[in-house]
Amino acid sequence: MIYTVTLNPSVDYIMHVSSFEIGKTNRTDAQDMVPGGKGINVSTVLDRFNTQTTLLGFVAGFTGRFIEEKLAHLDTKFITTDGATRINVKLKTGDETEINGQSPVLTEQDVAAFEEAFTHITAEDTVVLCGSLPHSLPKSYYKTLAMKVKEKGARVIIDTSGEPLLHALEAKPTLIKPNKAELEALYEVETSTQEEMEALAKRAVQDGAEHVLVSLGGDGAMLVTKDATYIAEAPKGNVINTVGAGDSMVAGFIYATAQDATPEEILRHCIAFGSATAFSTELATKDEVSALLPTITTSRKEG
Ligand SMILES: Nc1ncnc2c1ncn2[C@@H]1O[C@H](COP(=O)(O)OP(=O)(O)OP(=O)(O)O)[C@@H](O)[C@H]1O
Ligand SMILES: O=P(O)(O)OC[C@@]1(O)O[C@H](CO)[C@@H](O)[C@@H]1O
Repeated sequence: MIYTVTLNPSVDYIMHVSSFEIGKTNRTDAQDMVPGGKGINVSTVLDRFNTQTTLLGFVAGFTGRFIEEKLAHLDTKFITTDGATRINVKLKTGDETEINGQSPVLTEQDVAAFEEAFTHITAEDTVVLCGSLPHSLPKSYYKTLAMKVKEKGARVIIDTSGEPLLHALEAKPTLIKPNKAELEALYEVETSTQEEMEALAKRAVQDGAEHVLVSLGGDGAMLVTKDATYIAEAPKGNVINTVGAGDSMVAGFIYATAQDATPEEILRHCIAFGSATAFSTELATKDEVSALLPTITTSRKEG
């Protein structure tokens, strides 16, 4: 079983505004509302590849009900809390600007109800811990959850940033997926070359991650393991909406590893999943990924 955890889900309010001016009344050309949050996006993409997941996390209020309604086709086991799930604004003005809201406050009872699901994890399972932490939880909370998963002998994948990621590395996750800025922030180092970035990714491998997938937006991605570094460029295309591109890569990793793919094949899938999302109005579909896969090549560097 694959579990995705979204502790801080969202309704993503995507607003297309062709002429935007700060300090003025602006009007949209088009808008859309979709369930958001990184774990939810991973599950949505995997569902399109006939890969079943169970979705864990918290929902609240009218926005929480919207998320549950829209995800009725998936196996959601969210805990309902007081307050309202946040609305994250994704402003498309030619540039992409995001304003992400805050989580409702979680009580000890909410957290205990959520953690009950972790007692059912078995060694065959994969647990994907994604996104920001609600403020009411400690920065070490992903590490706490990751340790519970590892105690069961299951795999844990972590896509978060900053202090929560630093703590979580101690649980020796199968995969972390920082983007360039997140990897630099993790070690408080700026990089200006591919070699410097690779060195930081190797440091994350030494610190406990089995695979470090560094996503580089339009420049592609780098996959670093203890044995080698794999690099691939992203395909060129018309970028429409990159929200969830990183989450789609995580879905690509899970999908490819389930087929016992080589690291090169895994990276090709990660890029195809990510770029297919970047090139469409919403998350990647199977057809979009299949069209991109043959266009992606990888290179390998030892050590
Ligand atoms: N401009 C682009 N052109 C082609 N592919 C892109 C572009 N932007 C993103 N991608 C694809 O999506 C992947 C992930 O992108 P990115 O590094 O922006 O992730 P991220 O910062 O985690 O995104 P998010 O948090 O919005 O999910 C890239 O590795 C690439 O495959
Ligand atoms: O605020 P967080 O939890 O870091 O990120 C939340 C979020 O930006 O991530 C997804 C895209 O990756 C969106 O669906 C969602 O709005």
